Amino acid sequence: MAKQVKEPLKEEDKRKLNKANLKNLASVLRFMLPYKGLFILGLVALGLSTVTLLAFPRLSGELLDIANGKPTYFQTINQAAVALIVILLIQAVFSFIRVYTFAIVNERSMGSIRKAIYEKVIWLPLTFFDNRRVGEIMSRLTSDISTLQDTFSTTLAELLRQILTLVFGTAILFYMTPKLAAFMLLTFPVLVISALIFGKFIRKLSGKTQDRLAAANVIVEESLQSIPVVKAFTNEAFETRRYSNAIEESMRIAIYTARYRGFFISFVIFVIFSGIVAVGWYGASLVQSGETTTGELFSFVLYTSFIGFSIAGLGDIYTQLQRSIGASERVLDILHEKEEDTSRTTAPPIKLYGGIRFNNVSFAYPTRPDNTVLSGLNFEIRPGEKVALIGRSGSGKSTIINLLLRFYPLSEGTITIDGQNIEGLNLSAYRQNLGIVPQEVILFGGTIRENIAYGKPGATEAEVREAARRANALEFIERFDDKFDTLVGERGVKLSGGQRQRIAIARAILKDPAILILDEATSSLDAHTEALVQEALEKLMEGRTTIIIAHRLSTVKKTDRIFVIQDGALAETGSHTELTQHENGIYSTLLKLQLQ
Ligand SMILES: Nc1ncnc2c1ncn2[C@@H]1O[C@H](COP(=O)(O)OP(=O)(O)OP(=O)(O)O)[C@@H](O)[C@H]1O
Repeated sequence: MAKQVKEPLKEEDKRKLNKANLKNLASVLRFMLPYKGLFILGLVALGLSTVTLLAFPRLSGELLDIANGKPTYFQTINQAAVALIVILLIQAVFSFIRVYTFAIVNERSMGSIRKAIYEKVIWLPLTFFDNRRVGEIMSRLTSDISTLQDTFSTTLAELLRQILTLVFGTAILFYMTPKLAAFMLLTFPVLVISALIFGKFIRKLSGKTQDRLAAANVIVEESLQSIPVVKAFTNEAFETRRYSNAIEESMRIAIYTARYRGFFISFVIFVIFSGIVAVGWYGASLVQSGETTTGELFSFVLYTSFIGFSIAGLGDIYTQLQRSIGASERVLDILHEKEEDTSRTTAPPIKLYGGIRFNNVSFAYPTRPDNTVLSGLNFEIRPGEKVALIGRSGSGKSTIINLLLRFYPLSEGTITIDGQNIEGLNLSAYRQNLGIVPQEVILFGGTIRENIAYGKPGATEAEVREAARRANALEFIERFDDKFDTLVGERGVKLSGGQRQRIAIARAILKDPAILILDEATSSLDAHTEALVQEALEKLMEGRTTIIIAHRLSTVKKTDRIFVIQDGALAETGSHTELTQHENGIYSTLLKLQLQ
């Protein structure tokens, strides 16, 4: 917790500790329910260790009183010292139980939240990801959970400990030295509250300085990241001026803040110590008049410092609670997201043959509802047919694939496969029938074997090997020292583009889908690798309905039909030979401009 409380709370993290917000925090607490027994044990240990420790100041005072010949509970110094050690030992045992049980509860429940969020997120539809950056989701899983973890492991325990110290400590003071306690109660709270208010004002000012500094840092980041642009426009002097203005401003605010900070620090030192002098003066006069013993005065000072630390700690706890309410809100937002309807239910496999029909399909992405990408698109692909999608960049080719994969709901129209509306089919069972070889193949950071088997989890060694062979990948895999156990590196960086493509083909072969989607790579490979990849792809396409987003003439020529997409609709269809006969047709034009 210590590292967290030092940072000022960001404006967006500030939350009121009202009923609704605390309810949010409590509903995250439900992840702790399975461990409530342990948690209660921890709480009891915490309570006992706090209360036990509260005997410490009194017994320390007792030491002095015995020395002065005014014992209350014990006769000798030795007895009192032994009692003190026993108290400390008991306290140590309770503390251990508290820390250990809280850690177990905390780690387990936070682990459950992490797993729940990840499981939730991975099942969410693509629309969710269109609206959020990956970094944002990552921070839900990392920093927000850490904040909650801090709260549940430390803050709640601290809160309880400090409240107990405050209540019991004050009660003991009033029982032991009522006059002195009353005198202190009249002075200290006033001092503490005024220091708190002043402190808040100073923190606000420091926050402003930080903001200014952050703004100045943005200038550094922006300009250094686009250094070629700065130089090309000869704007070095301009950027220097911009940065120096920003720094001047942050310096001005920092110095302005320093004036108040200086005043604050001297105020706190003066006022707090004056308070101590006042109480000390009154305490000493009580000792002088024989109303209080030296030991009681000593105990009083110790109790007061315990209570003082508790009050000071409450401010940090408040900040941390605000922070964790923000975190719990964001975590709950994700946990309450609507999932894809049928995705998680298990359903018997569906066997499709791959006769695809788009009936009057219109579509706009949910994030940009005004931008109609497809409007009234109609086409039919027979089972086993190979079709190339051609069109200018942004014409909607990938969108057609996205809709076929049911990544987004249609705005209008239907897509049927073998006569069945795809929206009526169980999502997972349906997607089992589709295989995709993407343009940019990104592998997972495991072994080659794991990456191929991704197409069919649980595939046998022989199946993986056969898929690799048919994908023309076996030859290069065998050349690696570790063969199928070769690690591909994060995102597959240790393999070349052509090798990654063949792994992706092997993966698709293993999946054995009825419908195959190929997003042809735009980057070209060397002639030999290209031939190997092409050959593997042809084997993969055999007997499957294939839709290719094609970028090469050689690929397009081999397909049965070409669909030219323009303005979200089908502009031309036909084979390469048919379409090239229209001299001024869209295909002929594209052919001249793009494909060759
Ligand atoms: N996730 C998305 N959210 C919002 N709009 C999108 C999204 N993906 C694509 N679009 C928009 O939909 C239109 C069609 O894009 P699409 O990716 O289907 O084109 P494309 O023909 O595949 O292009 P390219 O050949 O450049 O890949 C574009 O105007 C694009 O800006």
